Amino acid sequence: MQCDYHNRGLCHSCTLIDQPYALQLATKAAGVREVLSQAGSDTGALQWLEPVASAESGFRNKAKMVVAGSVQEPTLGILDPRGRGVDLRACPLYLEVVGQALEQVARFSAELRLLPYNVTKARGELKHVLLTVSAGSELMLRFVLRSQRQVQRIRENLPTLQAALPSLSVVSVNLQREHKAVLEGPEELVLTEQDSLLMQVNHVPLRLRSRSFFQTNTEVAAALYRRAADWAEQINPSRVLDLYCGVGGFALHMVGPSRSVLGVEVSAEAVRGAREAVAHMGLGPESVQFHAGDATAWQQQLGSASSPGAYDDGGAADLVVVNPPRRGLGAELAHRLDECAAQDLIYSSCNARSLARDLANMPSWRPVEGQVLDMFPHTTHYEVALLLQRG
Ligand SMILES: C[S@@+](CC[C@H](N)C(=O)[O-])C[C@H]1O[C@@H](n2cnc3c(N)ncnc32)[C@H](O)[C@@H]1O
Repeated sequence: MQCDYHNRGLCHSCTLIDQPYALQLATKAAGVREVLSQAGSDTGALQWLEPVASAESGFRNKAKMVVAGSVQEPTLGILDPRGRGVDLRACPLYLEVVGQALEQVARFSAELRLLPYNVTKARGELKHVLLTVSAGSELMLRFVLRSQRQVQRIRENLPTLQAALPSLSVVSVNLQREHKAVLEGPEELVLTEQDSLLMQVNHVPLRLRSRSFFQTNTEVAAALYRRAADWAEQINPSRVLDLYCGVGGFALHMVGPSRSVLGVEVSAEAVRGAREAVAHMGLGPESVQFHAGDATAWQQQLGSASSPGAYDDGGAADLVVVNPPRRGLGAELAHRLDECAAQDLIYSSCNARSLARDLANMPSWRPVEGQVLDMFPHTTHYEVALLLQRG
């Protein structure tokens, strides 16, 4: 991929961009294998499947832009080491529609004279612009503001922006009142009638609300869910427990006849989206359910080999899927998984180091098949999916 911002030294985010893509992919896959084996994981029986490649450009479904510059000419991108804005609205990682939308958002911001937030002076209103695009090119836009002062003006002028961007379905304002380096705050005001974006992935109509997690690369996420669904088909479990389920990507790909699937996720907003997808798919509670809660606190649902009576209908899950944040599962949940009644486990991770730590706390599980999926080309990041069985 050629990137003008990189070539001009304006952006250094894509640290591997100068390597041929095939080499990036092979190096990442080798790196994951090495971390797992160096950490002492029992990888003797592990068969690695071909890594999943991504498109080299136009693959990112979300843009998280820092707003800087002036009222008349806002920059949407990053800050340089001196705190000045670097405009990256034509970044080739994004789908073309994202670049076009950012262009219109910058124009809208200038017309409304929204003052970009200045980190050094702690002055201004507009901090970030967050944009997500669905596979059908529908857009969800979030303005991150310091206060409520400009909300009414944005609301009143929204028709102008919607006229320029007909695919703009969801618009919200997030309030990040504090002067600290975090992307968004806890308050979200939705300005449009529609409050969620339809993210069709394979045959599953996922519903994404403003603050719910969604995998960055829709095409590779589709491959990840297909991989997990293929494993589930081979196992043919009666009960699946999907911990850290987000808006239900894994769970909803595993629904099947004579099977009950339960998803657990801490974000109530994501669970709401998952339940909407269930309704949209015409599925009943006997088939799939979602609960808002902490994954570790839900560990009782796993049952144990000696007393497997903890799942909703009196039996334990026989397949567990986990897809935790970068920090991993932690010792408590890993120990519980080690002792539970399930015979199969799928672990999808974006961090081989925390994965290796968790595996060390689950000595009764043995990885048997694995795949590296390149969610993040040109960077050192990746996703790795493992199928584990009892050792
Ligand atoms: C890597 S994302 C995976 C989401 C989902 N599996 C997917 O494919 O989109 C991790 C998810 O874990 C959720 N999460 C974080 N901490 C949690 C916790 N303690 N208990 C349950 N879910 C949690 C996050 O909100 C996020 O949705």
